[in-house]
Amino acid sequence: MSKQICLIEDDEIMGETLLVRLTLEGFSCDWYQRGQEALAALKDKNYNLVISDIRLPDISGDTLFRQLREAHAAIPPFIFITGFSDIETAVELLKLGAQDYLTKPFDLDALVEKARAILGEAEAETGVSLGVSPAMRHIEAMLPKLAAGNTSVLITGESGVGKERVALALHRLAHENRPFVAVNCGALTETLLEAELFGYEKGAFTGAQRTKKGVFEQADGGTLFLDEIGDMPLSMQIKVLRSIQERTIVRVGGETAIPVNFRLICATHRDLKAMVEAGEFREDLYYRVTVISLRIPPLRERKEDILWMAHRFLADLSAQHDGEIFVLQPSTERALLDYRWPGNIRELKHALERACVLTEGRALSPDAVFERPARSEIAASNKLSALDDYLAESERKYILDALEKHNWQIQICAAALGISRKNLWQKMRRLNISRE
Ligand SMILES: Nc1ncnc2c1ncn2[C@@H]1O[C@H](COP(=O)(O)OP(=O)(O)OP(=O)(O)O)[C@@H](O)[C@H]1O
Repeated sequence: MSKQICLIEDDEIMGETLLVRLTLEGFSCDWYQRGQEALAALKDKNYNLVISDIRLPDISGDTLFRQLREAHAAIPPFIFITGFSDIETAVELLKLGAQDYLTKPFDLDALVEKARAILGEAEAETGVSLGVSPAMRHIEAMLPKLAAGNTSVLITGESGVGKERVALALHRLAHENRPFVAVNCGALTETLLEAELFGYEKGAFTGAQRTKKGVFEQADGGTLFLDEIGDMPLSMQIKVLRSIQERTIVRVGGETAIPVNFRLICATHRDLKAMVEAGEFREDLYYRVTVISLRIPPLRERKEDILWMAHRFLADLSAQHDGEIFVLQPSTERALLDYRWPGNIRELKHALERACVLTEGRALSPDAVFERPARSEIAASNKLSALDDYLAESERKYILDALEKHNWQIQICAAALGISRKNLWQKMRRLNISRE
């Protein structure tokens, strides 16, 4: 059954836009324009999430929230929509237990991401949660099909994009209670790698005081994850190929062929095809391991996942910090979206972990998240041509002047500029315009 959302918004255009979008996203949504009506409905119906404006014609969103809290022990999670002047109220509401807030003008995608993150929607579909971007949803949708077979899978992508995470998700779908054994082929010397992969018999070499099973044997019945397979020396590649083909291994110093049975998942950040052409990777092994190939795009190519992921990490971090609820300032959200994330999800996770430890308040500022200001990075990475630069700056200035002139009233300003509200919001976001 779809999740039930209670939407409280008095503005016709905004309410209707949100209703249409949330319904399109598959939520079941009831829209109320007055606080009292919503309060009555909330007492009667079990909603999974409330999205509420703070300013309403009768009782305000915060009064509604406080009344509900006083009357009920358990209330649904709340996301508040606030104008710039209500941010303090929104922060107060977070202290009282509201889940999150968004300041106008906001991006509809951001709201949907927040809603999905809070409702744990992505997990509901496949039991794993890799992201909300079309690319990651596509991968998620493929996993159950891949889990049903026993084909080798190669996962490619830059460092930190979540390759091991995807491997683990596939493993869980296929063999929930069987072993998942991972080995990083790039981290070991050739001799150590051989012992790690195939194990050894007692006395095989100095220091081999007892027989040890290698990862091929340890993964029996489950999944063997060969990470950074592109870094495996050529001499080892032939031994690995033989084991995969024959489904047997011989321990170092041993003679007996031991049968092994596992699903093979490999990962690499390198271009294996180019390595084959350069003679650095065996062609026969290449075809063996790339029966199915999944490319995980870098985070900068799936920006929808940035805030979704950030909110998940913040929820975990909040739980680790005695329930202190961390949120992102609107300017921090923008900075996260603008940054290129060369270290991908790992970098995002570490940046937020550091920010939660070092920050004074609960609303994380851009400076808390980025060690150095993100702006210079953005400028360096997105270097525009001189003409583009000039046009963007002129457009920015023109829109800023119009906003000032119309007292930041989006609807009036959009009408004066001859564009839609949505278009104006998009431009404001692209050109980094906010009232702060
Ligand atoms: N969907 C996700 N949800 C939450 N955390 C994630 C997700 N994907 C990745 N991470 C986290 O990001 C970090 C990097 O993920 P992972 O190790 O899977 O990346 P990788 O591509 O295998 O990296 P490397 O190439 O460096 O081995 C880990 O801390 C992991 O827990």
